[in-house]
Amino acid sequence: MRPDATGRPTLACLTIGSSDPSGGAGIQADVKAFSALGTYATTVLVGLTAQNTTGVSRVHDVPLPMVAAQLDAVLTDVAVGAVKIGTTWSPDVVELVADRLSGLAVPIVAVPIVVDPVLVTASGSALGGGQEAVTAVRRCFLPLATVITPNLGEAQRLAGTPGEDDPARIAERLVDLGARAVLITDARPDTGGDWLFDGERHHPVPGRRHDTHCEHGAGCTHSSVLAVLLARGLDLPTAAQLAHRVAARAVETGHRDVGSGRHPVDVFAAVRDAAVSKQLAEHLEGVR
Ligand SMILES: Nc1ncnc2c1ncn2[C@@H]1O[C@H](COP(=O)(O)OP(=O)(O)O)[C@@H](O)[C@H]1O
Ligand SMILES: Cc1ncc(COP(=O)(O)O)c(N)n1
Repeated sequence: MRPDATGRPTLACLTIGSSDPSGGAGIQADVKAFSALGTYATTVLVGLTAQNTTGVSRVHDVPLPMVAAQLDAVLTDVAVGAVKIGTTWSPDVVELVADRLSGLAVPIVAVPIVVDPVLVTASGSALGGGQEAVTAVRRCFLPLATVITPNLGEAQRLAGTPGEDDPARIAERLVDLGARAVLITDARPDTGGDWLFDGERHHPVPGRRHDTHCEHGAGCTHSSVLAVLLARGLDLPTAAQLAHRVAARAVETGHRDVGSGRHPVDVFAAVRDAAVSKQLAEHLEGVR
């Protein structure tokens, strides 16, 4: 393998999800996040959306055989070091993806799989399909994922605990339902920050909310960064802290002049930030 600028072999990551033509979220956000962290991005598209910073107007499924062919094309040729799964609103796609990933030649425990179960976008549009999709995600993705990264509302819906606001209790319920680890993003809307339950211990991830209205793509960016950091060999609590740091900075430095709704995050500005890049370098020095 050809080494990258740091002397490490190329790390290829795979994102499985849907397109956002306005460029802030979905597959487009994932490719930017992978690239910003110096990894090689591969993509399997399962759906198209028509959306912008103000909302989603239409969605369209990629035909199932075409999803299968994309998965086969990537997985039979490129040794991926991490997989991030984003928006998959069709139960058939959820089943197909879980089936293909379970059959990876490399034992699945060796390849971190981060599932970001997108049910509602930052602009407030429903994107996750109906109850059937939620059931399929529970059954197929919870046991497959190294970690799932729902936001508070998504976690409540997946856990079936609509009135519960305590992230610790929701995360425990999701582990009872089969998840290995749960990282609830924006878990405390009043203060900001995330909440990690690794299946045994709770790890609050402290944070501060930025009022820039640049949250379009924050979740996609966060889960993609997390996948890369896990692939690089960081432990889950450390990766969760760093992924939040990058996502929060990407919100703070977001593209305020792009779009008229929830503006897009800027992951490149986030990793250029001196404090963030120093922290990333400290943790990534000497790892694979
Ligand atoms: N306004 C904000 N200020 C700082 N960090 C934020 C803000 N909004 C989201 N984040 C962070 O971005 C990441 C993604 O969170 P979230 O927005 O909940 O994802 P989603 O897009 O799935 O709802 C988390 O680490 C969260 O703490
Ligand atoms: C195709 C697609 N996938 C995911 C999201 C969620 O975006 P966010 O990161 O803002 O939650 C989105 N808006 N569009």
